[in-house]
Amino acid sequence: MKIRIGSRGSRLALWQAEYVAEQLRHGGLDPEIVIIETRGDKILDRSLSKIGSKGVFTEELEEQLRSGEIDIAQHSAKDLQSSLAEDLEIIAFTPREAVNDVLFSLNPELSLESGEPFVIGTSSTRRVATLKRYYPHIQVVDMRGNLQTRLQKLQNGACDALLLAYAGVHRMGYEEFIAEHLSTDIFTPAVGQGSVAIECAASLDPVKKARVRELLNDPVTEQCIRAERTFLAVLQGGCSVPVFGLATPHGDRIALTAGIISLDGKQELRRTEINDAGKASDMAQQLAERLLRQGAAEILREIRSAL
Ligand SMILES: NCc1[nH]cc(CCC(=O)O)c1CC(=O)O
Repeated sequence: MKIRIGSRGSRLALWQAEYVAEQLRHGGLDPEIVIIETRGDKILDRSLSKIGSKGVFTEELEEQLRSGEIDIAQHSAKDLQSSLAEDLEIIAFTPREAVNDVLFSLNPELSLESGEPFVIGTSSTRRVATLKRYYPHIQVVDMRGNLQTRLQKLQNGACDALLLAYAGVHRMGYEEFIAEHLSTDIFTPAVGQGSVAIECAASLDPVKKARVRELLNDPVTEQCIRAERTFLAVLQGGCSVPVFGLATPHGDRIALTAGIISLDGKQELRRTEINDAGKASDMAQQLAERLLRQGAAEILREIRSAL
C-alpha cells in the first residue's frame, strides 16, 4: 500500500519523515516523502510571534492533505495548533523522547546555574519568559530559523548559547554541543514536545488510517499529549504564548503540570494535578479553567496586547 508522507524540508523535519517512513516500511507499506515548504519556513526575518503563529508551519501541508496530494503529514507535535479543522485529524503520536530543553553551546563549560552572565539566542516566548524569571543575569537575543540556521548563527558568534528541545538536538545528532540539560521543573516543555504527530484528512481511506495508526501510535504518549493539547486549547495558546504543559504517566494515572508565565517573567502560574488516565482530558480542562480564574486570563490579555 502506497503512503505519501508530507513533510517540511528542514533537516529536522526530514529526519522525522524518514523515521515515519521507516516504521511504515517495516509494516509492509510503501512510503514516499513529499517535501512541502510552509510560510514558517519562508519568513525568517520577523519573529514568529509577530507573524501570527496560527498554522505557519502546517497550513500548506493541510491543504495537500485535503486535496489528497499526500495521505499523511508529519509534524513535531508541538508545532501543531491546539485545535484542528473538523475535516482533519491526528491519528498517531510517536513514542516521546526525553522532553527536556537543553543549553546548547560550543563552550561545554557554560551553565545557567553558575550565575555568570552570557547571551542566549532564542525566539520562543516560553524560553524568554522563563529566562527572565529564573535567570535574569542572562541576556536574550531573538533568533529565528530552523536548527541549522541557528547553529550557524551560534558559530558566527551571534550568541554564546541556544536553548533547544533535547529531542531536536538528538534527532540531528548534535548531542556533543549540549552544555547542560535543563530541569523540566523550571523549563517545563511546550505542549507536545518530543513526539512526532501524524495528521490526515478525516476522509482518508479508513484502511490506510488504521494501518498507519497501528504502526506509529504510542497509546501512552497519545493520552498524555491529548491531555496537554486540551489544556492548550482551553487557554487558546499557540506557540507564540509562554504556555507550558507536560503530562507524564504514573501507572494507570496521568500527572499534568501546566501553566503560563508573563512575558516579563514577573508572574508565573503553574499547577500539577493527577487523575486516572481515562479522565486526563477532563482534568486538563479543569486545570486550565482554574488557571484562567487564578490570573492566566489576565496574563493572556496582556500578552495579546503586547504582540
Ligand atoms: N518550534 C520549533 C521546534 N519544533 C519542534 C522542535 C524540536 C523537536 C520536538 O520538540 O519534538 C523544535 C526546535 C526546538 O524547540 O528546539
